[in-house]
Amino acid sequence: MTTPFRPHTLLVTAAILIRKDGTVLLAQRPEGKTFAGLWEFPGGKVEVPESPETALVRELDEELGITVQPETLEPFTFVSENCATFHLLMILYLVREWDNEPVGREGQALAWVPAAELADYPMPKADAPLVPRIQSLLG
Ligand SMILES: Nc1nc2c([nH]c(=O)n2[C@H]2C[C@H](O)[C@@H](COP(=O)(O)OP(=O)(O)OP(=O)(O)O)O2)c(=O)[nH]1
Ligand SMILES: [Mg+2]
Repeated sequence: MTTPFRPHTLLVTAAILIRKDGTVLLAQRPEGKTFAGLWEFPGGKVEVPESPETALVRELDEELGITVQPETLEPFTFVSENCATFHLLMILYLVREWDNEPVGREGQALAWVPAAELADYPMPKADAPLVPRIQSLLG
């Protein structure tokens, strides 16, 4: 008898960076990573022994070169999605304050996108429910 395949749950944190003009930051996943070429919210895996907030502050520095104070992270929502080889649990925070101008420190393209245009950017399937939620948040 074969054991049913049970993917492990991968805990990921990601940020919806909102600029004062109401645009939102998307990053294009680099070649060689899962979902390469698709647009995502910057962030990454929570590593032991990090908290989700500590992990997100670290990822935003590594990926974008920005500093964010953990207490300014605003919990927004989460997605829970089966991604074949793993089960993704991604928690999302709104981020409205940071220092520096974000740059793609891993060579990834960045785009500041008006909420109404988010659907024009192909994203991993887990992100689909986020688009209408962000649009209703930002009007
Ligand atoms: N950051 C982020 N990851 C997403 C999104 N949507 C989505 O399915 N994912 C998946 C892709 C990856 O399997 C996982 C996050 O991994 P990641 O590649 O960002 O992790 P990481 O920054 O720690 O990078 P690495 O250590 O693997 O190089 O979550 C999203 O909007 N943002
Ligand atoms: Mg990442």
